[in-house]
Amino acid sequence: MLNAQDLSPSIYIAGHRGMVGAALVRALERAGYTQLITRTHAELDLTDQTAVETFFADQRPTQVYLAAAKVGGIHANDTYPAEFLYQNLLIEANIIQAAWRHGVERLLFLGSSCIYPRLAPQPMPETALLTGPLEPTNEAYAIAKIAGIKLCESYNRQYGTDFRSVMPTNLYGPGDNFDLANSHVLPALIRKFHQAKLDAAPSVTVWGSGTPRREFLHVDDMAAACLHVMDLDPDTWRTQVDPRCSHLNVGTGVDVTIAELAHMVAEVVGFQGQLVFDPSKPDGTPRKLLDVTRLRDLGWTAAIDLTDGIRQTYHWFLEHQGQIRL
Ligand SMILES: NC(=O)c1ccc[n+]([C@@H]2O[C@H](COP(=O)([O-])OP(=O)(O)OC[C@H]3O[C@@H](n4cnc5c(N)ncnc54)[C@H](OP(=O)(O)O)[C@@H]3O)[C@@H](O)[C@H]2O)c1
Ligand SMILES: C[C@@H]1O[C@H](OP(=O)(O)OP(=O)(O)OC[C@H]2O[C@@H](n3cnc4c(=O)[nH]c(N)nc43)[C@H](O)[C@@H]2O)[C@@H](O)[C@H](O)[C@@H]1O
Repeated sequence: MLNAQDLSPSIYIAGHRGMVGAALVRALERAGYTQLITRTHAELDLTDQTAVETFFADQRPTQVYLAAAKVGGIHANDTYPAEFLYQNLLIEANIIQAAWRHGVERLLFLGSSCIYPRLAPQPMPETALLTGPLEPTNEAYAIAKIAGIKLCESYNRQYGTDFRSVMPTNLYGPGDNFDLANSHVLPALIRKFHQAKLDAAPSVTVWGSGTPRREFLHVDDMAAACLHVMDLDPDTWRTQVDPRCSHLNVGTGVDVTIAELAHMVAEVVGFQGQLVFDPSKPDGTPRKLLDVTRLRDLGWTAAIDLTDGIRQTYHWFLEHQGQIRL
């Protein structure tokens, strides 16, 4: 007689200690999945093909969430393009190859909204992929992510696998990276305004002009979207997610200027000084709002309001001062 544990798929979450990976573990546990497989970076370096192959041969997971990657904000991407391209190509290629060789039934690859052309029509539909030049500051990372989409698509076409891709917009939330040089804008602003409040500083410097627009999705919404896409039956995926653009945008469908975001974060943190914009820092893509109608038509929309999400993230930041990535 099979018990519930026998029927529950064994699920490998690659990058489980990261912001998205940790949110995926929370969501999967809440959904009642019990056979979760994880390995830390120290236990399994995903750029090591032999180690990844050995791990998959040994563990033989039923499903894989590919949330491991070298990740960073505009400065990190602009500064370390070789690392972003090399490491992310190796991670995705090693996992996708091993997943095929060892019979993984379903895999979800996480890309990024930076895969679209710098000046793509807004909001950006999935069909905008490969229709124009990329944003220079994160071109290396974008090419790695586009390769990940094409790996999934190619393995599905040649080997009949069920490897799916989602393209998240800018994410934030508990477990984010708050390092001032290499993080994304929202956690960086939380940390800057928090420190300025403690120091009674007269102003906080915001990079760039403040005019670029960005869309921000809370990581718990992202995890919910990942489970929703993973649970779509194969026929729905094959018929409704056209094989020619085998990925789905995941976002809120709403964006704000960086200046508006800065004012929102300052208000949540309680900083009352001035904002100083530093035009010597890059703005990056002027706008990258995702068209999220396809995922909406497949039954999922974001739930967490940006102001509430920033407030929750700031409280998490305050409660985890000793443990967070600074
Ligand atoms: N954050 C965003 O705004 C955003 C937006 C769009 C898409 N995404 C995508 O979402 C996914 C997760 O991003 P995230 O924000 O959760 O990033 P994150 O917090 O930096 O987590 C990435 C995880 O991958 C692990 N990792 C990196 N290189 C590894 C390696 N060679 N071997 C084993 N593990 C490795 C990291 O472990 P260590 O820290 O121990 O190295 C970390 O646990 C990524 O695919 C990213 O491209 C993120
Ligand atoms: C989702 C990620 O988007 C990333 O692009 P992108 O949104 O410009 O990355 P962010 O680093 O979030 O920057 C977004 C905007 O915020 C401005 N900004 C203002 N102050 C700050 C600050 O203190 N720190 C940071 N980091 N930005 C700041 C930054 O100049 C840029 O215009 C890509 O580089 C990644 O590859 C990934 O795709």
